[in-house]
Amino acid sequence: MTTPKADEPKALRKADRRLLKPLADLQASADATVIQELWQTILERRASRPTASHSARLLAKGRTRMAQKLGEEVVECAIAALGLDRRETVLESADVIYHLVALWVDLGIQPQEIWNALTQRGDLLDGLPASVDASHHARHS
Ligand SMILES: N=c1c2ncn([C@@H]3O[C@H](COP(=O)(O)OP(=O)(O)OP(=O)(O)O)[C@@H](O)[C@H]3O)c2ncn1[C@@H]1O[C@H](COP(=O)(O)O)[C@@H](O)[C@H]1O
Repeated sequence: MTTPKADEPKALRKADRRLLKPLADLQASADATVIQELWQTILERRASRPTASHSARLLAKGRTRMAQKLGEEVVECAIAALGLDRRETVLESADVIYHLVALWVDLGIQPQEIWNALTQRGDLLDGLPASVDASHHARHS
């Protein structure tokens, strides 16, 4: 991962601008609505258990198998990323998110709890001196 230059900690770096550019062409919303709706759909599938539902079958396998599946998808995503396969990384990322959201449903976790955790983390970092901020990023990158 490239380290942001010291004089532009918050500015959009060139690589990030390149990443964001294709978003203008996408149909899906660029906010968390798609994840919220996925969570809601999986929750409904758990209750109604349609035979054709992948989610209903996944949840029926139990938490251990679900956690295992999430781990497998994460590894597949990492392998795609290391192979610089951009398209495969996108597809595997979607699989990771799907299996992660299914696990939230199983554990009774609402997406809002994750958004809160992420927001609080950001607020925390905003309040830290730049040197502490940089060491945090170094530890987590
Ligand atoms: N977003 C997803 C989604 N992402 C991934 N997957 C499934 O997860 C699978 C990826 O894992 P695998 O290939 O290992 O699947 P598998 O062959 O079932 O593997 P095993 O569990 O048998 O090991 C894909 O083949 C998909 O079937 C998904 N299945 C459903 N959704 C969405 O979930 C919602 C509810 O779908 P249903 O529950 O199918 O009605 C809908 O909005 C769907 O679009």
